[in-house]
Amino acid sequence: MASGRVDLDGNPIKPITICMIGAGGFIGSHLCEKILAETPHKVLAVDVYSDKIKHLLEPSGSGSLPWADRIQFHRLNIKNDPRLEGLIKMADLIINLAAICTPADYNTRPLDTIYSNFIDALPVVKYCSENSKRLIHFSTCEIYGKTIGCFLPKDSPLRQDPAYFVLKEDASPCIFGPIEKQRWSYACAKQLIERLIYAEGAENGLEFTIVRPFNWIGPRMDFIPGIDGPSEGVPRVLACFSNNLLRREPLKLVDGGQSQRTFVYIKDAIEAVLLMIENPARANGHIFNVGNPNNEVTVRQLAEMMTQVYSKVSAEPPLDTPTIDVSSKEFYGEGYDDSDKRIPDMTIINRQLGWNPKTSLWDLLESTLTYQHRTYAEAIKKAISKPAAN
Ligand SMILES: NC(=O)c1ccc[n+]([C@@H]2O[C@H](COP(=O)([O-])OP(=O)(O)OC[C@H]3O[C@@H](n4cnc5c(N)ncnc54)[C@H](O)[C@@H]3O)[C@@H](O)[C@H]2O)c1
Ligand SMILES: O=c1ccn([C@@H]2O[C@H](COP(=O)(O)OP(=O)(O)O[C@H]3OC[C@@H](O)[C@H](O)[C@H]3O)[C@@H](O)[C@H]2O)c(=O)[nH]1
Repeated sequence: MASGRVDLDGNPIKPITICMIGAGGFIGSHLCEKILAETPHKVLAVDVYSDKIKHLLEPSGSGSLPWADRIQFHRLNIKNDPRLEGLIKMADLIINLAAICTPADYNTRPLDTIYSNFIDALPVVKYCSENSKRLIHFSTCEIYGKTIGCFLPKDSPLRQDPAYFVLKEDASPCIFGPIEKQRWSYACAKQLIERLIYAEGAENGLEFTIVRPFNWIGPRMDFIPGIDGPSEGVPRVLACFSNNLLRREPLKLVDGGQSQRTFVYIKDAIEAVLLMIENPARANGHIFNVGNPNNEVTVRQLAEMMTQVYSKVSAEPPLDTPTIDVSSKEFYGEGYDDSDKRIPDMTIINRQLGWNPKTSLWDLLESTLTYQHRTYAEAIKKAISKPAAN
């Protein structure tokens, strides 16, 4: 497994220690799994939660896990814990995933959103710069905001021209709505931390890579309200729609479900991150879009496809009315706004790392919804039957 591994230029890969902040989240859990199963690297996993990586920390039966000596979990909040700097000093590479990153929070908890995505990330950047540590920082495709094309007249033929909607790391502008549309608090905070990291690179020689994920989805994403998260919580769309399907409720389409997204399978995206980890000479100083331009759908089409796939994996027929429309004000509250369309340009990641996504939207939904059904269907049935029994 570990021996004989080489990078993209044929050089042997040396084992390193990675301090992964936010390791207990959706992306972190998949990245930990991949690193432990397929590489010789060590992980200092930092998070306030560990539920999603419990299977990597504790053996389910007797005996120990094969990677037991290569992962340590440090339960800490990077907001206010003096241990952070020491952990960064112990590592060769720091990966920062920690963030508030669910749209329902951006307009309702803008202060927490800005603090989490900018202020709390500052010491991480500072300690990396001061200690000459390499940093891979997770930003977002939301940095791009809206497309130029969406400001053209509805019937303009230029709307079909990729120059008006394909998002390029080194050329596209960042277009956010007005301040009262607090949705953009997240994108704006992420933009400023990107600029700070870039400036640390330019002025102080920080070795950095910035990742802009375009809607990575798969098992363990967010939570199912009332089962492993708050009943009133609003997760990202995959978990919202999964929750509706599991409870046999119509899927809620915000403002008609006209926004478009490209979805990439988490396992494909993690391959890209591993290439960045193990090919520093090719990844340093770059900002990478990581998405799947071939998996574009409107949110309405996503709802229809998830309904079909879920019916297949659960063997339950779809509802007669599988979707309902809801206004964004009703669903998210005041200050919500939306990205209209998100197609990643793949030139830079292709050129630097030769990475391409593989999994179709149908296939990734099939494996993800199989997981959702297996993980939650029984718990939902129990939760639904409880009030009736009381
Ligand atoms: N999933 C996506 O498609 C996507 C898209 C764009 C950007 N991103 C970015 O990728 C990163 C990871 O996203 P994710 O989907 O895994 O989200 P997630 O919410 O599942 O994971 C984030 C993790 O960070 C931890 N965390 C937050 N604040 C912390 C703090 N102060 N101290 C310690 N731990 C803290 C959380 O507990 C959580 O486990 C985020 O920066 C997010 O903005 C993700
Ligand atoms: O139940 C729902 C949930 C969501 N939606 C819509 O589905 C679309 C996607 O919503 P998501 O919750 O997945 O979040 P978005 O794609 O808007 O933003 C995400 O993008 C990248 C990351 O930085 C973050 O994880 C998040 O900001 C939006 O248009 C939203 O309005 C619904 O129509 N119904």
